[in-house]
Amino acid sequence: MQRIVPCPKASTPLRPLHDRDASRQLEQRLAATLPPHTLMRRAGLAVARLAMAWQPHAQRIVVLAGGGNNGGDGLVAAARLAQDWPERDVAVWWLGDPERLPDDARWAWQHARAANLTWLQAAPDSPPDLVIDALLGLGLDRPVQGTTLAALRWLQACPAPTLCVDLPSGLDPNTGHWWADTPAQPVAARATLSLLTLKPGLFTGLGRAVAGETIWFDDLGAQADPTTAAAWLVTSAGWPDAAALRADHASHKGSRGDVLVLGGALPAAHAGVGMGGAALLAARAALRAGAGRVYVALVGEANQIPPWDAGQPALMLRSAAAALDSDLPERATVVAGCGGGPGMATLLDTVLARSPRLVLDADALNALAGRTDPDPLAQRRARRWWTVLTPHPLEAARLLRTDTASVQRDRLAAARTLAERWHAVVVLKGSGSVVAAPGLTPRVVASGSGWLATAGSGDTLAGLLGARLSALPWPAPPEDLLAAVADTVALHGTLPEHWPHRWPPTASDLLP
Ligand SMILES: NC(=O)C1=CN([C@@H]2O[C@H](COP(=O)(O)OP(=O)(O)OC[C@H]3O[C@@H](n4cnc5c(N)ncnc54)[C@H](OP(=O)(O)O)[C@@H]3O)[C@@H](O)[C@H]2O)[C@@H](O)CC1
Ligand SMILES: Nc1ncnc2c1ncn2[C@@H]1O[C@H](COP(=O)(O)OP(=O)(O)O)[C@@H](O)[C@H]1O
Repeated sequence: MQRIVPCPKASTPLRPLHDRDASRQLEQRLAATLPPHTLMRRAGLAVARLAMAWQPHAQRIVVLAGGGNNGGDGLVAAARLAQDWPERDVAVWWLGDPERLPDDARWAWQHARAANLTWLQAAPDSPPDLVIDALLGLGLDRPVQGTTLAALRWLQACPAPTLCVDLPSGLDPNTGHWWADTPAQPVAARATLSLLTLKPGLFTGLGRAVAGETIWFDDLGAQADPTTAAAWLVTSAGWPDAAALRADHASHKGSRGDVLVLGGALPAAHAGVGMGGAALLAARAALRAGAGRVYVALVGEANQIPPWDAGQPALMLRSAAAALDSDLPERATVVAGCGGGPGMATLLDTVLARSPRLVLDADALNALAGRTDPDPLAQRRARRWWTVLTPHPLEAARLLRTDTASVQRDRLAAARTLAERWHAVVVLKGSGSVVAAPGLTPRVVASGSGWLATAGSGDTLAGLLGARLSALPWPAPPEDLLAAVADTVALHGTLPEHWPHRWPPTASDLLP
């Protein structure tokens, strides 16, 4: 059994994520070679052990079990807890129908009936010390209904610590969609033990909100085939390597890569609304991450450009017009859009045509979404130039001509479609950012938390990506570009972890 999140320091950087079909195929293949009920026996044992390791003092334990094999895992765990810890009071609230049980679950039910368990017909009168959630798992693919929904409502509102078996009940294994008409966020502490495979839905969409702070994984002794993975989970970041930069005695600022941040509309250029801070946040992040020289091109007239950034005087400020009148668009990695406002629409063509390394964020994405020509990035693809798009769900919806709910409903599919549509590496931001590139298996980033839900944290990410691309050897195979982008998103997700105060960080706290 391994902890997946919070990610241990020496963790495997990439893990395969298998969806419902791939998990079921693996289960069937194994079941054909193992003695009957082996996987369920192992699953129940793993759940019982983790339950007692996590809540060793729990006296009253309630196992909420559904009528499928997820419930079967719960019943085996209940019997095991009663056997190994006979002084505990283990009760089962089972919603199954003896006439309609799958084979494994029938065996588990019979096994549990022979154990020293209390059988409940309804929710317990008072909250127990621990709940084991084995109501719904891999089988859920439609809205939860009937008595199962009533039980799920109780579970979501129950103040007892809860260990979820395989998946939190109500969560879609493939997408992280929440299938129930009840709040997704539980009121109590939670942990989830994923069995046999790790599922993508645990890490994106509502997965992290529902699964609890800790996600564990037990492969039940099986090795899932990585070629059938729906995505790869990125659990740690390997960049920047500050020690390697220090040891690079032969380097100079010109060898470290240049970044040009193009954005930050000044109030006079944008109807009195200033967004210069967005460009400065991106530029500061790029500089902090090791870019040799960072230029900031603000959207406004030359006489409106501030002479310097007092917080980071090493940044070189100029107007967008001055920057475009130089060789910076060709020479530097261009990060376009951060706070750029509607003015980005007129600047977009220039960077698309001139900048081989390009990150498009915020207003540059809105400008792209507003284009009516069929394929504005086709030429870039033909030249094998790098384009990275970093939409949040609303920007992604604009690029896909759909709505935010549809994007969030299946984030992996949305990111894959965007990557194919725009011939670009796409970072679909939000909880469980998805990084996709045409023809490659996408990556889901495990780092990140609600502390990133603050204005400007996306600008910081755009700047980090600029620095990363400027440090990447050119040309690079598409796999390397995808890996570098995902690694940078993973790094961004870890930034709040270093924040020591009791109040949450602001975007400028992340990279001062
Ligand atoms: N494959 C693996 O990796 C391994 C799988 N294992 C375990 O098996 C689990 C998968 O078991 P599964 O296939 O039996 O599905 P499961 O989640 O119990 O759901 C079916 C039950 O839920 C019910 N139900 C469904 N939807 C509903 C709704 N909307 N609203 C209400 N009810 C609904 C459905 O009712 P029915 O549709 O029959 O009326 C049926 O009773 C998996 O998560 C893991 O724990 C491990 O033991 C070994 C490795
Ligand atoms: N709840 C969350 N969990 C994980 N990451 C988050 C969460 N909320 C925001 N983020 C991350 O913070 C960043 C926000 O980006 P964005 O919405 O573009 O902000 P802004 O435009 O203000 O800079 C993205 O990288 C996103 O993935």
